[in-house]
Amino acid sequence: MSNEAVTRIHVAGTAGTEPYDVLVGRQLLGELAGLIGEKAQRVAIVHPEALAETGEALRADLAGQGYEAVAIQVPNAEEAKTAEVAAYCWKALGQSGFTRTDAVVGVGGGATTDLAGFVAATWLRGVRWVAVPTTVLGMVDAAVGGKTGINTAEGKNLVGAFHPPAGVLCDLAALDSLPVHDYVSGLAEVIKAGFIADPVILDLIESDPEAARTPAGPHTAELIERSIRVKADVVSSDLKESGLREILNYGHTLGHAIEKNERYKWRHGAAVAVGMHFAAELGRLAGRLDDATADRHRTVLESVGLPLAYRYDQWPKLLENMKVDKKSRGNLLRFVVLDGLAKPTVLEGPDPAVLLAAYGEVGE
Ligand SMILES: NC(=O)c1ccc[n+]([C@@H]2O[C@H](COP(=O)([O-])OP(=O)(O)OC[C@H]3O[C@@H](n4cnc5c(N)ncnc54)[C@H](O)[C@@H]3O)[C@@H](O)[C@H]2O)c1
Ligand SMILES: O=C(O)C(=O)C[C@@H](O)[C@H](O)[C@H](O)COP(=O)(O)O
Ligand SMILES: [Zn+2]
Repeated sequence: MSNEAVTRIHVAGTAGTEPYDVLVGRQLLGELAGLIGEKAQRVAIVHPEALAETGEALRADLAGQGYEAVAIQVPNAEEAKTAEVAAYCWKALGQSGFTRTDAVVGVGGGATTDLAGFVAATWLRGVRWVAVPTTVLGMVDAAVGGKTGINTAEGKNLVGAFHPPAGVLCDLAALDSLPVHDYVSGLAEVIKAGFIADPVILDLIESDPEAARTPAGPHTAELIERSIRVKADVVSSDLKESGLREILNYGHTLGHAIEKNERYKWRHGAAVAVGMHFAAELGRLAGRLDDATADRHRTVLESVGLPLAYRYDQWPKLLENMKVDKKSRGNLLRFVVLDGLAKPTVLEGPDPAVLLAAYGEVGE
């Protein structure tokens, strides 16, 4: 796979939604107008502060093509995923006279595309949107699959909608300006895809972990494309998480609890890394996961600089936070664990003593 080629990964339409493609390559913005569609007269480009220039360049380009284009700047990172910022976007759409044939473009990391998709899902009960992810995490995970939403004080992503995009444009050149901390955070979801479905991803990272931390690494395009294929395959058969899609939540039960505990100041990928370490220990202690695969979580996550540990004294709060996880059913906690490499399964209602023992391996 070459960085120069454009790869097209298909996502099937399920549950009455339209199919779409995820494009990976460079200089893909020529594809944008086609995805916005012929019927749109107005386009809103939702972008974070960090991408003010990109947002304005896109707006000017679309205006030059005859659209009434507005740029909506939102805060960076999780500060954008709030009801207040969604309301600010709705106001901008209303003031621009947005109708059902108009379109939203989300340009940014996963926080921005989650918000932009949610705004598109809720405006007039649903308008077209296109995702232009600019982080590793956005490309391999957040922009694909139609989960859109915002956080509340009570928990992560508690308000949202399934609203697939009309297309996803992953321009690898965008990764060159990404701070290394954010680049590495995205590798947590790449590693997740490796453990739940495609172990070649783990082999590629382990072959040169230092190179995996930069967009200039020799396997960048392949790691991104393989991870997108894992996600595309899953959401193509289970958009609304009635079963299989839960495997994409590997590491997220504890991860989201940590994010809430940190008032969304931690990067999602960092929290998911700790959450996957916990899930591996839980799988091991529950008698599901072999030692070698459980230990591999520590080595591969650590090798790229992702965290493994969180504060031991926070366990009671984390346990409380996990109760509102979307996989919970009534009072039953449910965790994605592995029965072996690339064999994800769900562990329901584990013994509280086993949960605490697993956290004992993670807490510091
Ligand atoms: N919808 C889903 O299926 C799904 C899947 C995984 C994660 N998510 C969500 O994604 C979010 C995390 O996304 P993320 O890791 O991309 O973080 P992010 O969106 O918070 O972006 C990280 C930072 O990088 C900046 N940035 C983005 N692109 C840049 C670029 N090219 N150059 C310089 N700076 C840039 C952003 O403004 C932000 O400050 C979380 O809210 C998580 O819940 C959603
Ligand atoms: O797409 C999914 O499904 C996932 O679980 C992917 C996760 O990486 C992502 O963080 C997602 O937003 C979590 O969903 P949630 O339903 O647990 O909020
Ligand atoms: Zn995630």
